[in-house]
Amino acid sequence: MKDIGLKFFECPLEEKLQYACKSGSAASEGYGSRMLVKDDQVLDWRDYFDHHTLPLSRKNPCRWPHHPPSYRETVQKYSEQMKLLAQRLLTVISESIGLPSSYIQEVIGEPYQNITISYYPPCPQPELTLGLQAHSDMGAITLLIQDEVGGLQVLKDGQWITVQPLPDAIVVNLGDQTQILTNGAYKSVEHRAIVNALRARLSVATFYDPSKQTRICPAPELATKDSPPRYREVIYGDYVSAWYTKGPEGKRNIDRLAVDS
Ligand SMILES: O=C(O)CCC(=O)C(=O)O
Ligand SMILES: [Fe+2]
Repeated sequence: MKDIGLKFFECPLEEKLQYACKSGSAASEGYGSRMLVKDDQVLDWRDYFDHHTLPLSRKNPCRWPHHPPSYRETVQKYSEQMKLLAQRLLTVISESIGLPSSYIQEVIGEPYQNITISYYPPCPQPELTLGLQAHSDMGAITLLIQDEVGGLQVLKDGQWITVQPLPDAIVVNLGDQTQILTNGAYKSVEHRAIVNALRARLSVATFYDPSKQTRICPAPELATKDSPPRYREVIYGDYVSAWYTKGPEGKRNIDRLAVDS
């Protein structure tokens, strides 16, 4: 995936623009260069290509790059493997807190999977900007691979910690819906990407999310008298719309659903 991604981003701009995603529409498929659509926001120092891979009704490989020739098949195979891994991890998470093994997967129902390749060009003044602003992923679980350059940081105890790139490692980032479903037993991770002056960086994030109609609330088995629900119920599509309208600003979207907020 990293190889084909790099080959695409190294193409001339005119070629990349043939796959440009629709402007003005959040999370549309294709090549783009900003995460948010509002004009008054600081833009991320990032190019990306977003692929809609699941459910199959959303998948249209004609919209994916044609070069290198192995591009589409690679994305297809990777999508299948990442789906299996995400499901395995959600099973383990459910079991680890006493829920039936398929609990989270059943709530999510038919998964929505997007694969986003991010390319962060070298930045002459890296201290003035970010590759990707601080956020938590809005869905259930994200599986991320990165090249050896490094730049992903996670917020821990108020400090930004760089996730050292390891060859062949997959970084598991839990998303906000997993935090809600587990009533806070698992927390989504606040993260960002920094850039550097010398080297371009590439990462591939595979998001595994509910459909827009899905109702998400803390699992009733976990929200008891002694430990009441900590989050209000939300329809996932409403959560996504709010995220895109207001911006991520760290974890403010999930914080707004907290019962004591
Ligand atoms: O490039 C990275 O390491 C982070 C990407 C990311 O967080 C995202 O696409 O949501
Ligand atoms: Fe992210």
